[in-house]
Amino acid sequence: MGLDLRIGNLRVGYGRRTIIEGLTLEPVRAGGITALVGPNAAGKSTLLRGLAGLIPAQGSLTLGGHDLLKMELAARSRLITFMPQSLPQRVTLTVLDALIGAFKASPATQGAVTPLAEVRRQAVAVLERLGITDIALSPIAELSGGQRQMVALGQALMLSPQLLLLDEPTSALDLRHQVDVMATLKALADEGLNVVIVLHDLALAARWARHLIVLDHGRLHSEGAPAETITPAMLAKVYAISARVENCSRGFLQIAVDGPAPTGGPS
Ligand SMILES: Nc1ncnc2c1ncn2[C@@H]1O[C@H](COP(=O)(O)OP(=O)(O)OP(=O)(O)O)[C@@H](O)[C@H]1O
Repeated sequence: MGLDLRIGNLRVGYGRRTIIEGLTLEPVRAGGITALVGPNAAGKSTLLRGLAGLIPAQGSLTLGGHDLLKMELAARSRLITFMPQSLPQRVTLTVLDALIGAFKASPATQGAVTPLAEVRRQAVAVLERLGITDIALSPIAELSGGQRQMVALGQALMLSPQLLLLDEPTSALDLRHQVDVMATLKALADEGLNVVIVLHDLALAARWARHLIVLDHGRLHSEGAPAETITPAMLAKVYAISARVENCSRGFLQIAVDGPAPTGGPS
């Protein structure tokens, strides 16, 4: 069920500037949410762009045994969908048309003839899954930031990928919509989708992800289950904060930040 992603000795960068260097991970398994975390400028978005094929990568990169680095962009786009941080522009398209447009414009669907009625049916199903049918006919220009983020997620879901890469999909959402989106992604993962999400909210990552990858300065700091990776030592080293990590009564991790980590100068 689902395709596992394997990353070995991966380098991703911009021209000669290397951002991700020598990254080797445990197999990123389908069927659960993997959260990619780390401080600002750690290289999280760069890694997702490299995985999606939007910028060059070198090393070893396979999805379900397919060598992604040897694949044409169109073939790779049929397997992988990337939702960037940037939200849909303030265009005059309605939400429904924006979802249909995302399907038609993708390299993944070029050359295929899918009847418009079928694409429309799919778009309505995605809107229902995300609980946003009420804004189906609203112009995107009139939506709030959070609503536009839901539309961006809907556009990504239109392409039915094997690997879904999401760059901070909950950053503009209120608490209820965060839960709804994470629950929807968890349900998709349970159906066999491989879901990799960049998240800044470590409590959200701990609650919903099966596996965490902690990046620091373009390198792997640690990976594993949330309870193994979110520790005071990791928070001090990677985020430079002093924090306590506790279990709430429901068994979920809670992070209480006390302040900046002591700099540890000479005593
Ligand atoms: N288009 C680009 N060209 C050159 N360097 C870039 C480009 N985009 C990002 N970088 C650099 O790559 C490094 C990692 O940036 P990236 O956006 O991947 O980090 P991030 O972990 O996603 O950060 P954030 O949490 O702030 O979104 C940064 O030093 C940044 O300046």
